[in-house]
Amino acid sequence: MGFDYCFVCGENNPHGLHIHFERDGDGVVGYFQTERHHMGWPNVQHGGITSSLLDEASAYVPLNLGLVTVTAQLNISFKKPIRVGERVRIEAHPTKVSSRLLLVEARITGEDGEEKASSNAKMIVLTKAQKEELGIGELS
Ligand SMILES: CCCCC/C=C\C/C=C\C/C=C\C/C=C\CCCC(=O)SCCNC(=O)CCNC(=O)[C@H](O)C(C)(C)COP(=O)(O)OP(=O)(O)OC[C@H]1O[C@@H](n2cnc3c(N)ncnc32)[C@H](O)[C@@H]1OP(=O)(O)O
Repeated sequence: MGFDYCFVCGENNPHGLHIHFERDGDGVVGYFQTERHHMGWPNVQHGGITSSLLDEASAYVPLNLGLVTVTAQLNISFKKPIRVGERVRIEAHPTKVSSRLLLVEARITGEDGEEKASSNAKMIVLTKAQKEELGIGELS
């Protein structure tokens, strides 16, 4: 079981969200359509799913730069409900990049451009030893 089982982006995870992120300059962008099984309150996407979308986009920013990180901190503002059936855009970009730490801003918008949620993440670049401990090899 490898990267293809990631809950958000893994192609082979039958319970996953199957989101594909593309490069967009030094940032990334992806899209997601909420379904009924992603609900918390009736017809509203669960906040944990919203958090996962922001977290994942924040992790793809360093991946885009060839850096493997984990999320150390994620501060989220939930601004508007995301309704079941809605297609949202998730985007993220770095605001600071160093050899050990990246600061990443991410946001989710609806089809009309309305901001649904935003976040600030602290992503820590893993050392070789930390990658080995987590069993993360070369990225394909
Ligand atoms: C678009 C194209 C891209 C191409 C893509 C290619 C391939 C794709 C392939 C695969 C993709 C697959 C999957 C995507 C993967 C993941 C997505 C989700 C990401 C996550 O969801 S990942 C899980 C949740 N995440 C954790 O499971 C972390 C648990 N945790 C730890 O593993 C340690 O805690 C660690 C390593 C974080 C730190 O440990 P450490 O010992 O190395 O750090 P150390 O003490 O040296 O601190 C160094 C500096 O970080 C600051 N710092 C540390 N910890 C902090 C904290 N918690 N809050 C705030 N600041 C913190 C210190 O304050 C200091 O800052 P300063 O230097 O400024 O003082």
